[in-house]
Amino acid sequence: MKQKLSLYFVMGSVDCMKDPLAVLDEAIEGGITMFQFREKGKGALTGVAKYRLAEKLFERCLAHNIPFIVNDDVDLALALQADGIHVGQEDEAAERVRDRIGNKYLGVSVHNLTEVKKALAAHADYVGLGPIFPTVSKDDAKQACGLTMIEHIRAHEKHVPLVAIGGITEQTAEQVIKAGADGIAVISAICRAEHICEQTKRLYEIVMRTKQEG
Ligand SMILES: Nc1nc(C(F)(F)F)ncc1COP(=O)(O)OP(=O)(O)O
Ligand SMILES: [Mg+2]
Repeated sequence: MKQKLSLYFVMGSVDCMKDPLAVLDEAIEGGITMFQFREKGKGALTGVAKYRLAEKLFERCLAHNIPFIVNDDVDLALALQADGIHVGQEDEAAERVRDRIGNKYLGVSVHNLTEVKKALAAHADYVGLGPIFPTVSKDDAKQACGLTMIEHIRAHEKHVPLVAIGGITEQTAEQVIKAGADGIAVISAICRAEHICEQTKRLYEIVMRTKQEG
């Protein structure tokens, strides 16, 4: 799990400046290790259009053996036979989601140590901690918790697979891993890059080098 969390690309059509399939193809070429389909916000696709895009993105991930995770929508995850689902504190309760999805990956958003312990009690496979820094990708994001929350959680839960999210860039990725995250989750750092493949490669190299340094 920890290896898969290294460079976790989160995306929906709303985040893309061009065809989401082209964006994902370039990000896969650049070395992402996990993908989350997060179709929400102003102008997000719904219904059949959302399903069709998810299907095509999933095909790309399958072809490259990259875990495909669906955000929020458990029904969609089950209908697609996705590799997993990611839910937040306001989504369907993690315990209930675990019952519905069997042994697929279950990710839970957390903002503090209490929520980490609750997620582990619900048999989550990983936690997504954030926003670490202010984010442009989530209009109802909570206050940024900073690197100290990563350090605090890691000090109390040494082994929990933890990916950090929220405003993480090429400039801050190293300190996020050094603080104790097993990986970084990014939306705009990849979606808004001039050259998506090259940007992804740089993020990948920073994360893997910093993880190896221990
Ligand atoms: N989508 C997410 N992915 C992660 C990841 F694990 F990838 F780091 N962490 C946190 C979130 C936030 O999840 P949530 O709080 O439900 O808000 P939203 O549904 O708007 O994303
Ligand atoms: Mg959610």
